[in-house]
Amino acid sequence: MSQEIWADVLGYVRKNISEVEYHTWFAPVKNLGVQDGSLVLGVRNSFAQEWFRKHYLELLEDALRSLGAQNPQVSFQVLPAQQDALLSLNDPPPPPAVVTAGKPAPVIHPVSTADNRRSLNPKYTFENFVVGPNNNLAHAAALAVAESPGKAYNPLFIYGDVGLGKTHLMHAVGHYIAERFPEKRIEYVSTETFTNELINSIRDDKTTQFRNRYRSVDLLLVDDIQFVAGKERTQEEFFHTFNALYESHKQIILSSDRPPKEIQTLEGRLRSRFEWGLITDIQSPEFETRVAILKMNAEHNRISVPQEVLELIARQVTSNIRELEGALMRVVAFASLNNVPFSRAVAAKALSNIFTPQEVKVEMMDVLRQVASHYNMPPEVIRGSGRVREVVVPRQVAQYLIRELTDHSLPEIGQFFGRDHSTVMHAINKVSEQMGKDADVTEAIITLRKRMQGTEDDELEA
Ligand SMILES: Nc1ncnc2c1ncn2[C@@H]1O[C@H](COP(=O)(O)OP(=O)(O)OP(=O)(O)O)[C@@H](O)[C@H]1O
Repeated sequence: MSQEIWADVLGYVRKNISEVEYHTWFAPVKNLGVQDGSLVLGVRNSFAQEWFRKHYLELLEDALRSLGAQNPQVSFQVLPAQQDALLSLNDPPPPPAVVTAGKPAPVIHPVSTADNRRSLNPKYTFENFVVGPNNNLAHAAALAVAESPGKAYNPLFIYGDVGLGKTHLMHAVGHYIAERFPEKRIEYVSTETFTNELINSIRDDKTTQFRNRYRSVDLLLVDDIQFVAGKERTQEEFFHTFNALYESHKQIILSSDRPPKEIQTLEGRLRSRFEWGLITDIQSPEFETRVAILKMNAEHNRISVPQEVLELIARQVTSNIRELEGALMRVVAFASLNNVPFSRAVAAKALSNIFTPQEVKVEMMDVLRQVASHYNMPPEVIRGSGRVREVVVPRQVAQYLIRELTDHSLPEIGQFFGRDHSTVMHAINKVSEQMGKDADVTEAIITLRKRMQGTEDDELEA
């Protein structure tokens, strides 16, 4: 994960200094990780060390601050000569990085050794794809295509909003086919690249090479096909590429942010071809799927993050998986740069620049669980029909807090407890009356409210 922190720091630095300075000073730096909250950077010699201390320390601290470090610390170590030599031979400067907002700049992914998957991201495999109700149809279709390319559905058209896994699924098919049929030619291209290459080939009088290249592949993956809209020459060229591949039973997979019929100014003959195979969509993931994706991500990066922290993040970011992963990265960076353990409070703090505390979403079941653990009794008992005081008080407290911390209406809360809304209203009035008078109830409400708003830990307040 410290690689990601470093990538973000470099992204920040690069925006604030000239390209020449960046390449002279920052490209050769080796990230040695985060130790005791300090980012340790390996530099070539003591001159560079001095130079960094004098000229770039503040900039680096600002970069860390932008990632949430409250007391940013950077230290430098002179690399042993051999490591330095190895570094310059083997380690190209890390890719320009990617800070939080919006769609990140394209990251240069490590090149796979297998020749036929040069353009595939090694992370985007079926094993790394979490299947949920939002994407199970697209996943099943992609798997069917991977198993019988050119036969199952051709073309496969996957559409959905930004950052929901369309590219990931396309690449997964590519990896699967590459593994089983190493001789097959696989080409992944964004519509933008396809268009640019076409323009260049026309300019350089190399259209024949361009055509041969795209018409001789076994699997063609084209991302963001909605961008062909309005580009007549690209549509024309793509039409012929499509026909050539289709007729020779080569598989085509297309992704788009909308279904073919909603792509404006798309020629009818292309639209109908896009509809020949199977059109499938990916929706925003549900809460459970989001938590599972975060869990897989944390495991992938070999970091252990408590379930409740994953749940808090999953509640904050609901629609875009790229942002979901970015939020996890932010929490991890924040915890390691401030040298504190992962907790709900730390996570809420790390995300507070992006989400104001009021936006911390709490669900009915969370409140019930927290109340149950406070009173040391099972949640089902609180929701059950028992009428003894030991159960009635926690039930009223839970109903009061749900009303305060969630957007649910009285009838919805009533339904959750198997009661009607007037019972809930009575519970809320009762607790309101007891606030400030009954010490136990007051203490319970204050403690639980703090815990659920993510402010119970004051380890970062000092
Ligand atoms: N179901 C999933 N399981 C695990 N990771 C996922 C899943 N869906 C998406 N991701 C991850 O989310 C990130 C964004 O996915 P991807 O780039 O495939 O989205 P996209 O739909 O192609 O977005 P865009 O429209 O911006 O191109 C990637 O890092 C990807 O690995």
